[in-house]
Amino acid sequence: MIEASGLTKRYGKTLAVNDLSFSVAPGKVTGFLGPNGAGKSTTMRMILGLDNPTSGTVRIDGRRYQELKHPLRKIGALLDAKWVHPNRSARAHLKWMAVSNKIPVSRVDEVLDAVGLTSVAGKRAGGFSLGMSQRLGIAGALLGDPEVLLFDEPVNGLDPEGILWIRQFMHRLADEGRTVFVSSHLLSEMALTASELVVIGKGQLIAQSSTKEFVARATEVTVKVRSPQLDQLRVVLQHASATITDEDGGIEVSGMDSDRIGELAAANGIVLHELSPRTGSLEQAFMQMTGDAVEYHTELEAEARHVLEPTR
Ligand SMILES: Nc1ncnc2c1ncn2[C@@H]1O[C@H](COP(=O)(O)OP(=O)(O)OP(=O)(O)O)[C@@H](O)[C@H]1O
Repeated sequence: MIEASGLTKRYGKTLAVNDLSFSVAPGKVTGFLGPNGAGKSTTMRMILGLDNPTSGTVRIDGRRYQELKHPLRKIGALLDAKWVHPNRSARAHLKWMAVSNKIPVSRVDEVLDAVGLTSVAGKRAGGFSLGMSQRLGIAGALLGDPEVLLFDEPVNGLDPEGILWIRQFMHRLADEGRTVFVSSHLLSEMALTASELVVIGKGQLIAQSSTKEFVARATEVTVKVRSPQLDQLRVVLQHASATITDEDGGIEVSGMDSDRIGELAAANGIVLHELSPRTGSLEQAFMQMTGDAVEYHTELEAEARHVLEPTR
């Protein structure tokens, strides 16, 4: 469990993190989202004791990082995958980490196996691809068999296979009962990886909720309907105050859920060929919720926001 309370970090005039309170529970993957410069890395550094808060606290299972007796056995982190001596082999790098943190060296081969690097364990880490470096970074995070894991942008620059591997690996770690806190800019990937979210903007908390709730709250659910009696259905739905938009091969209905549409169709003897609720995407929800917290909008973002918020 990670618990931040009133966490604040000021760098000169910049308030990087501003009175931030949230908690990250075990047994789940929690995504940490925010626009560029929102304060995610600063928050992660404070969790790991690499930066001191200006005020407020962040605790790992009730203790500040500095109070942990064996920090690597409590919390593991992947912050920068390329943080490895390039001429050291993967195994030598992990052995050095294990020895300097009083972790049994026997653990090295276990974590190499867990991340699928056994066959290249003797090779120079400097020659590793980004995907292999990420795996080595994750192996390092797992070395102390910690209950809490932090990953900052673990899928950046990875190919689809690498991304899938990381997603499945995070789910496995959470299923083992660990606390998994992960930041990423790839929102479609986060929608698949994280069941919970902490969303920040300009250093402040915007939302903490399940991913499902976050998307449902910020976006409208519409229903795609196809019917051979579309004209008749249109009249029935409009009479019941639904909003209808024509689209290829059918209509999109808003302001009414799919159950009600199905009931009205049945009551009026109208055949339906399709009745599909459509929830918004995490991208849409994120832009809706963090719009005001983005300092510099690009033209593309402005255009997308215009499409998403046609009434404004
Ligand atoms: N060491 C530092 N000195 C001064 N300002 C800093 C320092 N570290 C971060 N900042 C500032 O604090 C704010 C938050 O930065 P941070 O890197 O934590 O954001 P982030 O959410 O991780 O961003 P990104 O997604 O772009 O990595 C930014 O305005 C940044 O310029």
